[in-house]
Amino acid sequence: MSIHVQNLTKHYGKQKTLDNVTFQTPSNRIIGFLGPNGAGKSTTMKTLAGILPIESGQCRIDGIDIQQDSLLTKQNIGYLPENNPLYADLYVQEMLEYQAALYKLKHPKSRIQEVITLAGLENEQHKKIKELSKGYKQRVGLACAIIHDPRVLILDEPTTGLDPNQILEIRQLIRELAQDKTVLLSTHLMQEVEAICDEIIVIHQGKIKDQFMLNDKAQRYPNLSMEDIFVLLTK
Ligand SMILES: Nc1ncnc2c1ncn2[C@@H]1O[C@H](COP(=O)(O)OP(=O)(O)OP(=O)(O)O)[C@@H](O)[C@H]1O
Repeated sequence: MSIHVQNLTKHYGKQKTLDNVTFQTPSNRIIGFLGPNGAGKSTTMKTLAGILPIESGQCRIDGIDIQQDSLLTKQNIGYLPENNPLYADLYVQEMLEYQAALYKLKHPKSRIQEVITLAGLENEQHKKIKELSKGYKQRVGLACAIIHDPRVLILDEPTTGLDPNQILEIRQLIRELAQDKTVLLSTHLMQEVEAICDEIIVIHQGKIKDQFMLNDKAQRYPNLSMEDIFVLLTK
């Protein structure tokens, strides 16, 4: 499903956090959403996920305005928030049952088993969330985000705080989950972008600085690494 964001503007008090943010991207791409701390990535993602109300501007998922049909668009969006808030005292199964109930799934049991397999949680499914390693907590967060089989995934820093092995595992999982989805993923890891993204969007001080396909990087920014490009666009 495509994502269209048009002239999204948002203030927190007097601070203009998003300043006419505009971008669009077609279906089935992994888009790396990059920017320094405080650039406005999470604010944009929360707005797209329908968690923050739109102050001005428009967001469309597959052509549908998220304000006009918020229930329908929420059915199509899976969201993994930054810091992955989970209920630590719940068992993995219970957390997924809760999530399935929120989405009023018709066949929760079979879907829960499906996402446990998809997220590689088979061996950990009988543990409490607080007993899991950070990497497995992240898998639970991803399983929650995909429980309703959304076509768009919004992942806010999904690999932050993980060790290098877990980062590789979660990246691989995102790649697998992304096969029939559009994924908007924020990260501060430039290798991550090169490893899994098709397209890059850079935001700085609430403004979109550039959007390009990773394949076009060498032509657009000759001899520059992703890090160089990041610094160039955000200093
Ligand atoms: N609830 C809030 N109230 C006031 N200001 C906020 C709130 N949420 C975010 N901000 C401010 O809005 C700006 C953008 O924040 P946002 O979290 O969107 O940035 P980000 O690009 O996701 O940063 P990070 O990489 O650190 O997660 C920051 O200056 C932040 O302090």
